[in-house]
Amino acid sequence: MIKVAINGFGTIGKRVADAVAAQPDMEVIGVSKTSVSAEAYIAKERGYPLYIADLSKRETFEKAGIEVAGDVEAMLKAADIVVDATPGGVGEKNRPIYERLGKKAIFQGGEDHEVAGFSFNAHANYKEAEKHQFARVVSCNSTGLVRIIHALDQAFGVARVRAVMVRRAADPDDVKRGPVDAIVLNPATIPSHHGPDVNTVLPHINIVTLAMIVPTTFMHMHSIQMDLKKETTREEVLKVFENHSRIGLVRKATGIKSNAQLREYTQDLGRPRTDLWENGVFEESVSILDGKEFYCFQAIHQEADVVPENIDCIRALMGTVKDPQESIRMTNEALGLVAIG
Ligand SMILES: NC(=O)C1=CN([C@@H]2O[C@H](COP(=O)(O)OP(=O)(O)OC[C@H]3O[C@@H](n4cnc5c(N)ncnc54)[C@H](O)[C@@H]3O)[C@@H](O)[C@H]2O)C=CC1
Ligand SMILES: O=C(OP(=O)(O)O)[C@H](O)COP(=O)(O)O
Repeated sequence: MIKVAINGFGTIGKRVADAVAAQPDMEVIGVSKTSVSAEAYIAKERGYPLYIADLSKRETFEKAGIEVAGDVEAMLKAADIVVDATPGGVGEKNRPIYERLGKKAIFQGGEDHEVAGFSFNAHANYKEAEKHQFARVVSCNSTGLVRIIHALDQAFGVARVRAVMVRRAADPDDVKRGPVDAIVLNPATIPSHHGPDVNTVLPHINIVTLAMIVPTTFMHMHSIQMDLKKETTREEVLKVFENHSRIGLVRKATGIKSNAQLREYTQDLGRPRTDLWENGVFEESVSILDGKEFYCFQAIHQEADVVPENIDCIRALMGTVKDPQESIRMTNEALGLVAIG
């Protein structure tokens, strides 16, 4: 069993912990929090040993009825690998500790590529991970872009990509963030960070991205255009998506044309936390013009799509499963991830 520590038990960390616990070849040896919060009670409820960054806060946790297993360093020493899901920028500060203890570590998309020196996506570059101590799972939007670009690049070749990201403003529990009544260019300059981020995994792709933030909390929406190298048809492209285990199709017959209806759907499917782990490509939007011009809309659930990628990244860095397809199959099966559509 691979012993996994989750440093930072927030939006991403709590999902990764549950996903690790569901795998047949991994166990959660501990999760960390900095302060008492609802998530600390969830860690207790799940039975995950809870470690804290600052042991002087032990009494505060224990007064709240939450047992503390030790400090973060003790957790790291007990682990084979750590998933760092602390807020963006904190992972960089944690890296020297992982280096000192000789631990493998996975960082998230809020960190720069340079923090790990290797950026990861299971379908695109799984086999390259084994020689690395550190990896970074690219951000939620970049993960969604890499999946769809890589799939079409493998099938038809991709000459160039132009994509616009309509980003959710905040996660559902993030009550302090906005905007409440604005569309914010994020950034006003072009490109947004997503194109260069895609290039950390797929360096040969010609891509330019633009992004803006709208006042919603659930899912980003992408408008994507790609020029393909080979002529194809809409039916062929749909087949590629149907055969990809992490690209789902929002079928026309469902009548779903928004993030809100898609959320209701994942909720009704009984997905944990309503998570859409796969890309949600809108079937009706998939179009091929003049044989080589591809268009689509896709929804990306920001809290969820990076979770299975973190699980595959654990196996890829540990070198325990050499075949990416086998790891992806194991991860999907343990999560109950059967792509919609
Ligand atoms: N929320 C999202 O939509 C997505 C976030 N990411 C990335 O994942 C990372 C984590 O983001 P979230 O889960 O949203 O953050 P979050 O704020 O929900 O959770 C971070 C957790 O880390 C804990 N923490 C803070 N400082 C710490 C420290 N020094 N040591 C240990 N724990 C500490 C906090 O108590 C909290 O539980 C970031 O790099 C972010 O950019 C990536 C994809 C999507
Ligand atoms: O990784 C994300 O977005 P990104 O792919 O646009 O960088 C997550 O939605 C976190 O974004 P945030 O920086 O708005 O919290």
